[in-house]
Amino acid sequence: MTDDERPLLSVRDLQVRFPVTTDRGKGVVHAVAGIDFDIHRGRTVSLVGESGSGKSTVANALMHLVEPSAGTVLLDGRDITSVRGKELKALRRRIAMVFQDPFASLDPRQHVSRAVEEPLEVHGLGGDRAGRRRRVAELFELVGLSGRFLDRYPHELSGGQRQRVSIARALAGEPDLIILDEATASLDVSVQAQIMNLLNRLQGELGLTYLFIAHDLAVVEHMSDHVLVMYLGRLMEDGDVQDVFDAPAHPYTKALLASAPAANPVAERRRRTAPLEGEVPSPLHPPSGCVFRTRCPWAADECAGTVPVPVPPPPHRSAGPQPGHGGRGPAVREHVAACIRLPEVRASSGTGTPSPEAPPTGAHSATTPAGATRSAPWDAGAPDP
Ligand SMILES: Nc1ncnc2c1ncn2[C@@H]1O[C@H](COP(=O)(O)OP(=O)(O)OP(=O)(O)O)[C@@H](O)[C@H]1O
Repeated sequence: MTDDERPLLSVRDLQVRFPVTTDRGKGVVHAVAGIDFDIHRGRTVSLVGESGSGKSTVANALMHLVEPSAGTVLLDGRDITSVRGKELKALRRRIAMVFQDPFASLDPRQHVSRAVEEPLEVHGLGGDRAGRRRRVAELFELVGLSGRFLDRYPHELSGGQRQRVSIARALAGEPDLIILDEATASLDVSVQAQIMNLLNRLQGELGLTYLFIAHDLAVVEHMSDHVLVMYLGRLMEDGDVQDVFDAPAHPYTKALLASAPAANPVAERRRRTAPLEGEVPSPLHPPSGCVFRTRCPWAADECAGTVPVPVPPPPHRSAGPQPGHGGRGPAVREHVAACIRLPEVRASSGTGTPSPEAPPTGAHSATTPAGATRSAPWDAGAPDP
């Protein structure tokens, strides 16, 4: 494998278990129950799934904020599964994280410039104090904040401005990978679009690689090259974003897309699929076999006895000749779904009653040529600074 082909991040059989104590005694939550994925340089891979599916735990395991219980994580070919001490400090430079709540990384008692200067100091970057101050000002400019914000306190900035500071902080160590955990979720729609456009611009300019975690499927579709669909700690479907959104193969993905709010263009395209019903089962006692079977309209007896492995879905009747055709650059992995009833699902509609599936309604605008900046179609105009 050449350096160009080698994934920046390669995750194999990642598992995270949390011992918990409940009224009924001790138990173990398999927050991440053995997942595989790759992220290639310059690309955006998204993790989607309902609350509690394990998305943040994956991110936290990559950052070593929680320890993986099993599995292997390679960063640029190097095993980072169980790093300690100096290696962990170096890793925290190579992987940066932006959280939903920018207050988490901003000290209310310090000027916001300190939040950006701190990683420079920790990693010995930017030279002396004056050099670091110059670098902080450059980073502010890069994220669209003028120098007048340097000596403000977090509460003096809007939510969007604070998130720009968090992004500048994440960029300070010149990381290989930036994990964006619901980074736009708490922002107003117009500010959300500005931050997405900023992230896309920075990716185009700096060749950044993102792991993007989000609930909003329209945002995921707009931001991603590749999407990973998680449920109860397992990957249900994995593929190029266009393949997965236009022709979802797994019953969970189909229902998740159909459950997006009515105004969301994603739901509109899948309107003939039944939305998700029922609650996510307790992670302490997940169903045997396929963990989605208790909510799945296609579930059959054999689903209880077989843990499905990811396999390519049968061709969709309106699918193009090439899998992975929608991403920027070459396909990174084929489209796969973990379901033993994929042919039956493909042949029928969302209710489980055999009927033709609604075809996808036209192209979407999530993808652009390699390196190009994508602009959110719902961008409301002027930036917030
Ligand atoms: N420290 C912990 N101790 C025990 N259980 C935990 C811990 N952290 C997470 N969990 C459990 O692990 C499972 C996955 O949680 P996680 O936060 O990763 O899901 P998520 O998909 O990111 O959800 P959300 O979208 O709500 O953030 C949940 O059942 C959660 O309750």
